Amino acid sequence: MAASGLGLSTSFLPGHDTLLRRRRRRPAGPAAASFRPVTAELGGVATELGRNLVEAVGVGLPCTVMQCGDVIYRSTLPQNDGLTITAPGVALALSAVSYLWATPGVAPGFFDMFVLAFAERLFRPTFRKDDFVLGKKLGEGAFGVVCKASLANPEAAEKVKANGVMGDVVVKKATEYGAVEIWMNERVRRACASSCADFLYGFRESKAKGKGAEEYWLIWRFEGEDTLYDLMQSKEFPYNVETKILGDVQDLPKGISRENKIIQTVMRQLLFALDGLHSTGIVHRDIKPQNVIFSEGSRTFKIIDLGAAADLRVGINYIPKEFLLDPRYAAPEQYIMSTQTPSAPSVPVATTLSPVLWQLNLPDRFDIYSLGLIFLQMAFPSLRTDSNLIQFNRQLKRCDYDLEAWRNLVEPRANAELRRGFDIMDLDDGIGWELLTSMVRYKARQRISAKAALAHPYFNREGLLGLSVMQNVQLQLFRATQKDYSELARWVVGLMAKSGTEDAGGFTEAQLQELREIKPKKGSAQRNVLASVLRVQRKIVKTINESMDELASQRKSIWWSRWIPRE
Ligand SMILES: Nc1ncnc2c1ncn2[C@@H]1O[C@H](COP(=O)(O)OP(=O)(O)OP(=O)(O)O)[C@@H](O)[C@H]1O
Repeated sequence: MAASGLGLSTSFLPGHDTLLRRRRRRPAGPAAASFRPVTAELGGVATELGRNLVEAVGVGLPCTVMQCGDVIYRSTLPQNDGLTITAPGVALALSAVSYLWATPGVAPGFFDMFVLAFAERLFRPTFRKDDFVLGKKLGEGAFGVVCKASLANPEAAEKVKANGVMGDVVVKKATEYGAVEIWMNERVRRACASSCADFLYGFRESKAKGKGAEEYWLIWRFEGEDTLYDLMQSKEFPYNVETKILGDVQDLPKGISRENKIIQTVMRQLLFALDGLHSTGIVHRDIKPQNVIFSEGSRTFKIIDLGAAADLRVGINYIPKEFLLDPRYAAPEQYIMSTQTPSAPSVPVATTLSPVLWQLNLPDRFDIYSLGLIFLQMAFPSLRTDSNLIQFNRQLKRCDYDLEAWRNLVEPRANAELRRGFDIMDLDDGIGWELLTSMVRYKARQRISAKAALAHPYFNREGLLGLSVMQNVQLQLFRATQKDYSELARWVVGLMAKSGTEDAGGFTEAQLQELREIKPKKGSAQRNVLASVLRVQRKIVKTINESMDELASQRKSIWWSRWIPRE
């Protein structure tokens, strides 16, 4: 047989004989038809033997089928190591990584949620109601009651000790809002434990059916007796804080310089705590002296009461509840997110879009405004009472939230207390006043972030005079970044608009609106570019808002509360 004649020449290929035998048995069909052109090429060798030979060649002659030349040629080329690095590839990978790590942090968020949270569950000790003996009531709000508690048995004491906590604890029995607070506290414990009071455990109380609403129990270390509010109510403030923070009294005469140093330390600690929260995508939304506790153990101020907080990574508690906001300390925008993104998107969408939404709205600046008011209260004793703070808020509103304008209004007729406040702020060439005014501003976008505030020269020991050339450059850069670039964008668009029609002296606002609607027109390139830019901008905002609304309108369960353990 012809094929057997080829057996020798093709047998160097592994498995080739087997293939050949299979080919020989193959019935004529569509596949066989595909060999016919090859048959024709052989120039009329149409005998059975010839066809068999050609069929065998189709299968068997390796260089015809496999293009050995190619193989040999390629084998002479340098070996490919598998991964080819190109400039666009690197740029793309870098942008993806930066997006995933940008605040509030999609990638670390996933890791936290799906790895750390579960791992923690496996190793942390759990508690039950019976482990605690409730004692003195520390506070009571619309959402629950807070008590100091001791441990009921040695086992419970051991478990608490395993968490590094000795002595008493604080127990909060909360309504359904407790679920949010447990979530936030657990997130904080994993991401920035030192920002808030040490959280030990949270669980849902198991209740017999029909015995009222479910209750959540939250357990913290008892950090200390005093909140910043309690300390500020004393006539001794800020000296009563000095001993607490530093352990001993500074060797300095009493006066504004010394007071400024103490206030600086408190501000640094609070900004540090806020920066921790914001870096992990959490906005507190209820920053006030009552929610700042002094931790005797670490000698620092820590934040408490995360019941109104929002987790922007996954959209938890994203819908702002007005009644949760304390009007005395709330920023003028009231809502941390713009009203254009009114409610929480689904988790995957919230997670994917969170860096974009964060940059669009800068929700962290809500807390910065509240902290700015605390800064003001620490420097100006007369603003420490509720009634005076409310009056200040009214005055500031009348001044369009411009602190400079407020100063011009009250300074000429300032009493000694108010004057002293301005003197503290004016130390070191007014660097404190500059930081304060960059925190208390009407527009969230113009307010400084916690991280930038920590790098502000106010916290430099020598003040402005002690700044090196580089630090001065940094300060100028900082001041430049404080500008409102939305104004700049508007100015650029305005300029484009104005240059649109030279003879008519630019477009009017009505014409601009028209431009947003119109279709491109022949022969007016500049006008069409402007129209396209405006249309694309409008389309992006519209698409984001629509997708948000659509997703938000679907019923959202508090899916994550399933992870909160039952008692
Ligand atoms: N970890 C803690 N250590 C010591 N005291 C604490 C701790 N947590 C809370 N407290 C005290 O309990 C009080 C109430 O706590 P918290 O603000 O969390 O409760 P709340 O029900 O939200 O109260 P409110 O509605 O008044 O804000 C605080 O003012 C503080 O005095």
